[in-house]
Formats: sequence, C-alpha cells, structure tokens
Amino acid sequence: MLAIENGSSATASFVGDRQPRCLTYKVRIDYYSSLIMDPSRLKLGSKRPNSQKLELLTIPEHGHDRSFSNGVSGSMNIGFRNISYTVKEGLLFKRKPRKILDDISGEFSGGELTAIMGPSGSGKTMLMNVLAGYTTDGATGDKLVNEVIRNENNFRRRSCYIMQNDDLQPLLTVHEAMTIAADLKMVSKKDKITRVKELIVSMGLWEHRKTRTNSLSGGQRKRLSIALELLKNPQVMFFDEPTSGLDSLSSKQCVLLLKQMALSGRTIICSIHQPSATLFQMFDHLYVLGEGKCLYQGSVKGMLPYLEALSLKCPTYHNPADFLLEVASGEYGNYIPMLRNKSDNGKNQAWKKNHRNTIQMESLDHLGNLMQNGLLTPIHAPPILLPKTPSCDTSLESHQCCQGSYPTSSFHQFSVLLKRTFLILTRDRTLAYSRMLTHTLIAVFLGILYFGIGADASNMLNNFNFMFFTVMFLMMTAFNCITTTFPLELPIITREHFNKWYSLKSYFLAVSFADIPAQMTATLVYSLVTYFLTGQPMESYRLGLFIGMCMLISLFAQSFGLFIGATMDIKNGVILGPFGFLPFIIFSGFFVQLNSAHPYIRWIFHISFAKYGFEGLLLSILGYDRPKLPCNADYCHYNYPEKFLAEMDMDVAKYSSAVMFLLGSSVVLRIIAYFALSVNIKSNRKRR
Ligand SMILES: Nc1ncnc2c1ncn2[C@@H]1O[C@H](COP(=O)(O)OP(=O)(O)OP(=O)(O)O)[C@@H](O)[C@H]1O
Repeated sequence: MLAIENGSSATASFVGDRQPRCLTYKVRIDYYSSLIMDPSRLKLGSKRPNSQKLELLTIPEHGHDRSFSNGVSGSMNIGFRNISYTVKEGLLFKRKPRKILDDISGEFSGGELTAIMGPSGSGKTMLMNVLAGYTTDGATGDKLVNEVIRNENNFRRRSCYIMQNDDLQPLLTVHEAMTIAADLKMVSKKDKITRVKELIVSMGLWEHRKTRTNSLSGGQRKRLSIALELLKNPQVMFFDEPTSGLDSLSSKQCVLLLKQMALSGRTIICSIHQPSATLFQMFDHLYVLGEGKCLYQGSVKGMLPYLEALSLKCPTYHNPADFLLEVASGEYGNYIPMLRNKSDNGKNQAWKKNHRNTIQMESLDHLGNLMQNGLLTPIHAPPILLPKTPSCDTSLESHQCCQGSYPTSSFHQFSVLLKRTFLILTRDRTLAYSRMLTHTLIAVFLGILYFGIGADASNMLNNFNFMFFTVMFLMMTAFNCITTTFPLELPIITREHFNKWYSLKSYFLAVSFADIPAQMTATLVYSLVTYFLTGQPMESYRLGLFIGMCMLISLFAQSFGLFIGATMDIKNGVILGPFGFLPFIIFSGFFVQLNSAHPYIRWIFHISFAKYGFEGLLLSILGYDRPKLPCNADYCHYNYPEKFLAEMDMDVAKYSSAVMFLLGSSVVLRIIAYFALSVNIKSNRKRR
C-alpha cells in the first residue's frame, strides 16, 4: 500500500509479500510514479496503454541521499579497487602486453544510475566487461559488493549484463521469448504467467507481444532484452551502450527506463558514448575514462565545477557531455595526467559526496508530457523483488548461500531448450523445407537415373557408384545443415549462458537432439525413394539395413557439423569443414581399394568413416549370401555379389563394425564439440 499526499512530498511504505521488509521512501508526486509503484494500473490487454493517465513518479526527494540506496534492503553497491586489464598484442612470438585499464578504482551505489563515459577506445566496454565478470582473463584487482570482496557465482546470480547488440532469437515472438525465458528462470507456473504479462505490459510491448523479435524496432528490442533479464529480478544491471542505434526519443525512453530501475533500488551501470544534454542530466553518477585511467568520478552536477577548478570552462550553450569528451580526448591539451591525479584514479570520492546531483525534473517532466500526449510509449520499471531466502538477502557474499548455479534443474533446462529449438527449427522454413525438398528431389532424380539397376548384374558398377554418391550426398547435406545454422546462435548462447539462464551442458544436449528428427526424416525419405526406384532387393531386412546405414552416415555428418560449428564461424566452417572429411573420402574404397594402397597408408582406411559408411551400404545390398543376380546383357562380369565384394576388398568387412565405428565416433565427436563450444564461448567473451 502506498499513501501519498497529492502535490507534495510524503512518506510511503511498502508492505507486501514481494517486499519482505517495510521500506520507507521519500517521494515526490508527479505524473507517472504509479507506473513504478503499481504496475496493475496498466490493464493487461488494453489496446493503448498510453491512453492511461500517467500519474506519479517515485523519486527520493533529495535525489540520492545515501539513505536511499543503503536503506533498500539487499541494495548492492558495486566497488572496485586497482582494476587493471592487459591484453597481449602482436604476432605469435612478438606479443607485447598492452594496458587497457590502468589501476582504476571506483564505487557505484545501489539506487543510482551510473554512466561510464569517455572517448572511443578509452576502455568503457572493457571496464563493463570486467565489472560484470564477463571478462576475467587479463584482469587484476578487487571487485567488491557492499565493500566486501564479491563471490563471482553469487554475484552473477543477482546481476545481468545487457550487451550492445541485442542478440535475440529471431524466430520467436515477444511473448514466446518471454515465456521460454520465464520457464528457464522461474519455478512457479502461476508466478511465471503473471510476471511475463506484467513485464510485457510495463515495457510497453503488450501491443507487440505476437510480433517476432526480428521485426521489432531497435528500442523495442532493447526493452525486450531488458524484460528478459528482469524475469530473474537482478539487483545489478550492466548495459553496454544501451542507446546506440536508437533515435533521440527512443534513447530518452531507454534512459528513463534505466532511471526508473535505479529508483526502484537497483544498481544500474551503463557505458554511454555521446549523450545529449537531456540524457546527460538524467544520470546520477558519472565515471569518466581516458586512456584507461579515471578522469572523474562524481555527480553529474559536480562535473563542470570539477573541470573549472582546472581552468577548463565549458563554453556557453555547449553540451557538457560533449565538452567532457573533448577534454578527455585531449582537444584542450593533455589534461589526462592532471585529471587522473585529481581523481586519484577513481579513489577520490569527494565529488561524489559533496556534489551529489539533484534530479533534473525538467527532463523527466518533458518525457512525461511526451508519454501523456501519446508520442512515447509509456514504460515503467517493475518494482524490485527482493529474495525470499533470508540467508541470501543478508549474507549475500557468503559462500553457503544460493548454492545452485541455475534457477532450474538441468533436466528442466534441457526440456525447455529442446522445445525452443524444435519451435525455431519448424519456423525456419528455409532450412525445414529446403532440406526435405533437396532430399526428395535428389532421390527422385537418382531413381530415374539409376532406375532398376539393383536387380541387374550388368549394372553392378552403376550400383556401386550409386552407393558412393549416397554416402557423399548424405554427408554433405547433414553437415551443411548444421554448420550453417549452429554458429548463428553463438552470440545468443553466450549472452544467455553468461546471464545464468542455463548450463552449457543442457543447451548442447538440447541442440544435439533437436536436429536429429528432421535430418532423419529427410534421410528416410531419400533412402526409401532411392531403394525402390533403383530396384534394390525386396527383402525387408536388407531395406532395414540400408535405411539404418543411411541414418548412421547422416548422424555422423551431423556430429561432424556440430564440431565444426562449435569451433568456427559459418564462413570458415563451410570452407574448411569439407577439407576435414574430404581426405577420408579418398580412403573410402571407391577410388582406391585397401589392398591396392601403399602399405604405409593403409591404416587411414581403418579410421575413414567414409569407408565404414560405404561398406555398410554395399553389405546391406550385396552381402549376407545374396544369390547370383540375373544378367540382362550378353556378358556380366559380376554375377555373384560375393565376388564383387571380394574384388573391392570388402569380403571381410562387417556391418556391425560400420555401426560401431559410426555410432562411436558420432558420440566422441559430440563430446569434443561440447568442449570446443565451451572454449569458443570463453574466447568469444575475450574477443568482445
Ligand atoms: N582483445 C583485444 N586485443 C587488443 N586490444 C583490445 C582488445 N580488446 C579491446 N582492445 C582495445 O582496448 C581499447 C578499449 O576498448 P573498448 O572497447 O573498451 O573501448 P570503448 O571505450 O568501449 O570504445 P567505443 O566507445 O568505441 O566502444 C581499444 O583501444 C581496443 O582496441
């Protein structure tokens, strides 16, 4: 319940099961604060939420007095001491270290909106990466929460990092994306439904809930990215350039949302490149970087007096943010060493305490007016939901609390991800239809080309060629289907996995299984059509062996595709991948037979999956005492299938060996692919 006296400051208390403690805020009544305090005021399903009267904005009267941030139970102040980040540059043996962040310190308080600013290349993204825990290799120094060295695992459970590129699943609608995220992060079914609706409405996405994410505008994508993370209810949120690519109105709306989230008690930290004067005023705290050093840490209001003390006066009518960037870029001379010393490389808190910003109501009022006039979609931050477990709340950094790394069990994650991947695969028409179409068309074409050859001894060599083509075709299609789709997911997986939605193991298992049915159906169609049209023996066990071997070849190629997709991007995968298996094709027994090869290289035959696949197919058609074939020509050299197999050095081959090799190597390849994926994701994080 909230008791507010209209038009004046008042004391308000939260009492409810979502707020375990009674909190006291000082509030100023304004147009839209009820959006923060009471999300239910926006009716679900209302066609135009902006037609609602936007009434109140809850703002601490004295801007950000310490009591606000520290008064909110569970509020997290993010500190860092002597943070350095070094990369190695140069060629293999001439690699030299280069310092990107140089021994910087600072503190960002809970309940405040902090901007990390600086010229391009000054290290903003790197600082965000290090503070969010996204980049660990090469970083040194202490990271703190409420002045205690933080436990990374616990911290990551209560924080999130929203990167510059909003990598969303393009084939899911807003509602589906939110529901799947809720399934992964929340346990109670009732809570999930309510929270998903509440967040979609509060982020102004209700009208777009059935829109696919690839059709959303930049601002809507950003809001969806935020909504997806808010399901976890993080207390600390990092944003890398949240306004990049957005127009001025959407940027304002986005920063307003960040501001609201800060006002609800969260710690909001974002890097920002060149904000307009209005946006700049909306930040509470400023952290300025130049050449990896801290040039200023303090309130936005205090920034100009701070620079004036060094005779750096902002010209009249000049955007203070532009002026700041000009100073940091050295346009007025090299002030970096002086500013670094003045701020004590981030340790000097004087400007934070003495020049605390009072909120610029004009800019917020302006946004309120835009919302009231229907020019801006009303959005609001849902209230922070504090953890129900007291031990998690009070001893946040304790190693005992919040033991499990993920909100749901591995099996649950696997089943949700499997469902999601199936849904995406069915929506991916190009992949689903083209795969089925290719297999059917090629099968019909081959059937016509090799019509009835299987029952004629004079066509034994043609049948041999058909079997080899089958190996090649199944290998290439299954391989390409996975190599060209899997790497596209990498940025999405990196973000979701980092933000603790699910374990990599669950994801990999789901993606490994999800593509199997579609590929196997296409393979089944291919093998049935070709088997009958090419006139292979009408014996059910031979048909079974043939289909089984075709499926194993596809399975192996899929596993190989997964391995390539997990290790390299699409371009490299498509170019280099085939080089991985082409040498084995030479040793399949088609071009050169085992006994004809040089003894030194015969061993390669025994590790050639193409040989096993090819042998398996030939054995299923010609092996197992197949009787003499009728000859429809004057002379047939290969009347006896056994004689043909002996000439191809396949008389001692076993179908069971082919099954074991292809099955075993598929499993081994998938295990290697899993480890390759986890290494790739880690190095992907380093590259960013
Ligand atoms: N892996 C890396 N190897 C070498 N240099 C790197 C690496 N990662 C980052 N850098 C360098 O570190 C510096 C800081 O990069 P960062 O992305 O943090 O800059 P930024 O301030 O966010 O810039 P922008 O505003 O342009 O995004 C840049 O000069 C960049 O070239």
